[in-house]
Amino acid sequence: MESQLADLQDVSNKTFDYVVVGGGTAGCIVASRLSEDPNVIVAVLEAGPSHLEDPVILNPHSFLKPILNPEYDYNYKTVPQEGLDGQEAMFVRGRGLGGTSQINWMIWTIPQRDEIEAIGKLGNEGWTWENFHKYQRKVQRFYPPPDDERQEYKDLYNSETVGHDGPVPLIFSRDGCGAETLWEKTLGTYGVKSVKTSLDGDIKGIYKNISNIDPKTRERAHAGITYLLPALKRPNLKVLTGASVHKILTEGADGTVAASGVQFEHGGQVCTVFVRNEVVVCAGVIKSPQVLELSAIGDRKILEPLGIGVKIDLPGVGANMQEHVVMGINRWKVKEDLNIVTGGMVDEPAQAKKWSKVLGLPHTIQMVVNSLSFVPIQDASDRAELLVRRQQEKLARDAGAYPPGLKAQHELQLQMLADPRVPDFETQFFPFMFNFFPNPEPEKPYLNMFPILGRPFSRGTVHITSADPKVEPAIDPRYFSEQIDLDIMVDSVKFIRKVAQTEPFGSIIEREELPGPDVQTDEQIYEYVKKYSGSSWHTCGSNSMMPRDKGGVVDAKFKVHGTKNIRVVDLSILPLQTAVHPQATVYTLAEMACDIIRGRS
Ligand SMILES: Cc1cc2nc3c(=O)[nH]c(=O)nc-3n(C[C@H](O)[C@H](O)[C@H](O)COP(=O)(O)OP(=O)(O)OC[C@H]3O[C@@H](n4cnc5c(N)ncnc54)[C@H](O)[C@@H]3O)c2cc1C
Repeated sequence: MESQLADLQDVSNKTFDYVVVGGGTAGCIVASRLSEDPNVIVAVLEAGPSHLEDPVILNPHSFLKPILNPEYDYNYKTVPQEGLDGQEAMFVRGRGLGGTSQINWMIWTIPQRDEIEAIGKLGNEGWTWENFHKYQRKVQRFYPPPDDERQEYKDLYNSETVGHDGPVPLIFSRDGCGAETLWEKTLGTYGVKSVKTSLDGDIKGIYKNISNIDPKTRERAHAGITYLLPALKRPNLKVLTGASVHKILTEGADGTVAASGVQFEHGGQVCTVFVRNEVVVCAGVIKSPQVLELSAIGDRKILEPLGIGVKIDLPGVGANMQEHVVMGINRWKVKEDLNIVTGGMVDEPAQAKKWSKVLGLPHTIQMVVNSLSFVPIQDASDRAELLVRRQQEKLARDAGAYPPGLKAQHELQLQMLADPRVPDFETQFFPFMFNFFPNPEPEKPYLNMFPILGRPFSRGTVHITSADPKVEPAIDPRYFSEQIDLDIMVDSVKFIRKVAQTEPFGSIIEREELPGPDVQTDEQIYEYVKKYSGSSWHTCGSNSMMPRDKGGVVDAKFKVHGTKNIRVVDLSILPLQTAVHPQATVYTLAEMACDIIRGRS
């Protein structure tokens, strides 16, 4: 595989029809689809290494290993967050062919149909549920569970509506720790029932996770493997790793700015590649705004003080950033001798083998995330109406001070918040520990539940602080800068706590470890949430797709406003956060973009 990658001389000073900046999740899809046409030549510049044959990446069960390891993770930090008591949050991002899909947790979730329609209502033609679903199906190669398990799963997918021929294999994550069914039954008593077809756009409820794992090899099927690898042998595709893009070289003025090439660094050498048709920026939510800003496309107020002469004054670049805040952590010590087997108990291969035997499993026990639920606040909080009303009043009062476009976004978010069909937060069931939280007693059973805020009202920024491309941009998500985000998180923690004390789940709990007995009053829970929250790394919006007068950066055809041939295709274009995990959305939007670029849409 490595031998199929390009050398510097294959790319430097050469001219390509398309230059793709970043070989991450979206970049691999763009490279693969554009190079299907043998009449065009495509170059990909990826800053990281390849990792295409790396077992740490390919083994789904080593999915926590790349985190904080600089070989795989950029390991950024946010600026100190007032909403988190002044703490900096860790900010994980993958590097390599496949980008963050190389190191993510392989959860495959599709947004609520209302969320996709809301993106259309912001002025983006093509963002209808039907169109989105059509492209999502193009990505999917859904494998029904094996015959002996099909009865258990028969109501959880619809063979007619899932895709069967796409590049990404999808399977149910079948192994559980033994406690998920109890959690599911208990949540059901609060109105959160099993979701029948989680890939069909109605996500309220609890469901067994679907993962992008190849059932034949049992390996992670990330974008580098599923899209890029089969295309690598094409003579019209050149993929250069270790190539960090500095900026796009442009000609012309606002309205007619045209890319003529891309400047990048490789092995300490600054080089240029030229482009005939288009530059497609796929460097992700942090680096795509950086590449635009270094190319003199961005907010005049940010660029001029750094000595960058502005080509397109586009204040939306690096603004409107939205993040799923995650609260780590609700944690319980589970009663022993119930055959509930959690991550810490099977960390050692010998232990994993032992437990597989005890439980009569045909394979070694595996611990991945396999139970998700998406919950509307109406099911979880007795002050849901009050929260909606307060936010409506705030919007009516302060709207004049909002940046362009934000009022329209908040109105759409409020409609969804008030709708009991549309979930507002997630509870993620973790049958294992993280190495960045203290593990109190090794080899004992612990369960964790993470609440994740679905559609934050807070908005953050990511901007360069220097004209030097080696200086990392300042990431400021401004967590909890809108009080309602904190209120929803607090209510979700209280909800999870209440469910955990309810039968039948309650009977397996020995004690609550976190937040713990000292955190009881509302005031204490608010403080706890601020201390223990952080990023779930689902960040979007920093190059939002919206009309220019609404503060948008790209139009509905993914083209940067004011340019003739520069597009952004990655999660940074999503103008409104959706409540689900975003990788499936990235695959979908990249497929949509490729058809537009190829004139097929
Ligand atoms: C730890 C973790 C777990 C996650 N788990 C899930 C999950 O289970 N399910 C889910 O749906 N989502 C998950 N996500 C989120 C999801 O994986 C990402 O949102 C998605 O992969 C982002 O895709 P992207 O194409 O926008 O960016 P990326 O995949 O990050 O791609 C950006 C690429 O650009 C490259 N690049 C950056 N700057 C430059 C430059 N200057 N020059 C050249 N190349 C550059 C990078 O190296 C990278 O390869 C997770 C994220 C993290 C961090």
